[in-house]
Amino acid sequence: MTILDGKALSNKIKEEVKSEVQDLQMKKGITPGLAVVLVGADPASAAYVNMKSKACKQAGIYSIVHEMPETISQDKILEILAMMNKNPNIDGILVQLPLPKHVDTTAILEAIAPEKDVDGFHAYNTGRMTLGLESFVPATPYGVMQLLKEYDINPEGKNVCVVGASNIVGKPMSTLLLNANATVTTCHIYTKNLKEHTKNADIICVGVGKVNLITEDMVKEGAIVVDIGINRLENGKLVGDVDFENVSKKCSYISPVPGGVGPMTIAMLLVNTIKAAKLREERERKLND
Ligand SMILES: Nc1nc(=O)c2c([nH]1)NC[C@@H]1CN(c3ccc(C(=O)N[C@@H](CCC(=O)O)C(=O)O)cc3)C=[N+]21
Repeated sequence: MTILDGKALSNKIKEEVKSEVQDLQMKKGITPGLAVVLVGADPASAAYVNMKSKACKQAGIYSIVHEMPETISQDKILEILAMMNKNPNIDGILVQLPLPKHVDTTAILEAIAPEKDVDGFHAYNTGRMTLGLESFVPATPYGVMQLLKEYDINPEGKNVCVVGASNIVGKPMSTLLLNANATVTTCHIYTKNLKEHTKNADIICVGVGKVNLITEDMVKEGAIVVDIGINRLENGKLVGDVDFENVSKKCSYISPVPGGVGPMTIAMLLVNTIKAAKLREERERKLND
């Protein structure tokens, strides 16, 4: 059994991003910039946002966090996004999810300029990604694809079971795997017999938020298991959706939590941010020609 070491790969990618940022500064005179919008005071969200800013700083990416109270109106958030869309120092905009209940998440995500949508959550980028066209790809499933690649795991022709069908993880995960020529089964809360599907899979990608959802009896011998779940136990310990101790004995590769997909998410956000900066520079150059 081999551990899919997302921590190690993310460090490698972050180093590459850092040197690319230096290159962009030297050769093109631009500094990539990321704006993060944080609404409310959820400690988990605040912690993620901190990790993102820290990673930006280490890579030489300019970042600002725009914090807003829980009670802020949807219109006010839209107003701030409109300003960020126009701000030439901001290449990427990320609205930390989840948003408070009174806010329409789709309306907010659709208000981000598609060329600054480094989360890849806008319908424009979702559509382009689905068509296999150049687009921003959501950082978590993008990170999973990079992690598989690093270990020479090619999903082509494999039976892949994606468990979870959220707009930010499961759906884009299934799309990327389908585009990589996998035979994809997407399972969700309405799935009748989950085990029937997971047991048949060469690769299982699970991101649901349920402790021990995937147990060893649900996994084929030698399968590859990617754990995208995040669960905080009462004792403060962070675990995924997979019963790691028992499942790891049965599979060929498994990603741990922590140290698996999580760090890859941050690394791919940085990759998307410098991509946005490069695209901006190209657009500006064309205009000046
Ligand atoms: N607009 C938006 N974009 C996101 O990408 C987004 C979001 N909203 N909302 C919340 C989720 C969650 N997310 C994670 C990022 C890093 C780790 C990560 O680095 N985890 C570490 C552990 C960190 C710890 O110890 O808490 C690990 O798994 O090793 C996890 C989860 C990004 N998200």
